[in-house]
Amino acid sequence: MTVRLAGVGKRYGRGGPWILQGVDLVLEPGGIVRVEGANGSGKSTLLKVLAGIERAERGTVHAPGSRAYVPERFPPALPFDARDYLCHLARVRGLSADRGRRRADHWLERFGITGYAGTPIGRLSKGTCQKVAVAQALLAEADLLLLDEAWTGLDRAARGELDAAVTERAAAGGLVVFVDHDPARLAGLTTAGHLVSNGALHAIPPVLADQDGPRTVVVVRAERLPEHLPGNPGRKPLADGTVRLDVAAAHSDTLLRRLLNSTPPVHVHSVAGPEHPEGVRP
Ligand SMILES: Nc1ncnc2c1ncn2[C@@H]1O[C@H](COP(=O)(O)OP(=O)(O)OP(=O)(O)O)[C@@H](O)[C@H]1O
Repeated sequence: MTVRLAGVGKRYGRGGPWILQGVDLVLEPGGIVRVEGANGSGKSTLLKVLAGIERAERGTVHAPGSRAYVPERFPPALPFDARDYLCHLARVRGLSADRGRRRADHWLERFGITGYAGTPIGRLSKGTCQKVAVAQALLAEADLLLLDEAWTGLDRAARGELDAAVTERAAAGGLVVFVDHDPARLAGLTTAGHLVSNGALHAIPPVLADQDGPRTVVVVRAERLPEHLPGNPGRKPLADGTVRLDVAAAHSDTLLRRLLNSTPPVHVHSVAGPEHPEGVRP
C-alpha cells in the first residue's frame, strides 16, 4: 500500500518552531527506506508522524494498512513479562490468542530470548529489552514498519535477524522506513534514502553494498530464483545448471535465510566466503 505525505507540517505546541514543513513524500510497498539527518533535525518526528503517534498540524498523511513502530526509547517499566507483553500486543493488533502466542514464541526464539519469556520487562537487560521492543513491532507483519535506531543495543546475531526480518517484510510487500546512526546499515538493501534538513526532505541515493569488502559465494540450484535477493548478489549461471551468487559477506546470512525460505524451493549447493574459505556443503 502506497504511503503519501502531502504538505506535511509538524511542530510541538502552538508557537513552537516547525520541525517539518511542506513535506511531500511517496513511499511504495516493498521499499526499504533510509531516513537520515543531523541530531535534532526531525528524523524521529517524521517516523512518529508516519506511525500515527504524532499528528501533523498541516497537510495530509495517507498511510493505509497496518503500522508498527519501534521507538528510539522503549518504555521498560511495564507490568508484564516478555511473552505476556508480546501476546497482549498481538491481540491489540488483531491476531487471535493462538496465533499471537505462536508469533510471540517465534520472535522470542529468533532473538534467542526464549529463556526470558517469563521475566518481567522491567528486570530484563537493556539488550534483551530492545529485542522485545523489536519483536513487538515484527509480530504483526505490518504493512508499514518504522524502525527508529532499532539495531542499537542488539547483539550481532540479533542485528542479523532484524536485517533478515526487514528484507522478509519488504519481500512480502511491506514497506520499511528506518533511522540508524550506522551509515552502512542495510547497505545494498535500501531502495531509497531521504535527508531531513531544515524541516524539508531531500532525496539521497540509497547506500550501496561495499563492493571492495569481503564476499561470499553461494552456489544454488533452483527452478526459478526470486527476483529481489538481499544484498543484490551477482548471478552467474554455471555449466552444470547451477547458479553462482556473489554477495557482500555482510549480507550472506540474510541471503541464505531468504534462499532457504523461498518458494519454489532453492537448493543451496555450497557456501564459500571469509568465514568458510574452503567452502561448506549444507
Ligand atoms: N515531544 C516533544 N516536545 C517538544 N519538542 C520536541 C519533542 N520531540 C522532539 N522535539 C524537538 O523536535 C526537534 C526534532 O527532534 P527529533 O527527535 O525528531 O530529531 P532527530 O533527528 O530524531 O534527533 P536525534 O538524531 O537526536 O534522535 C528537536 O529540536 C527536539 O528537541
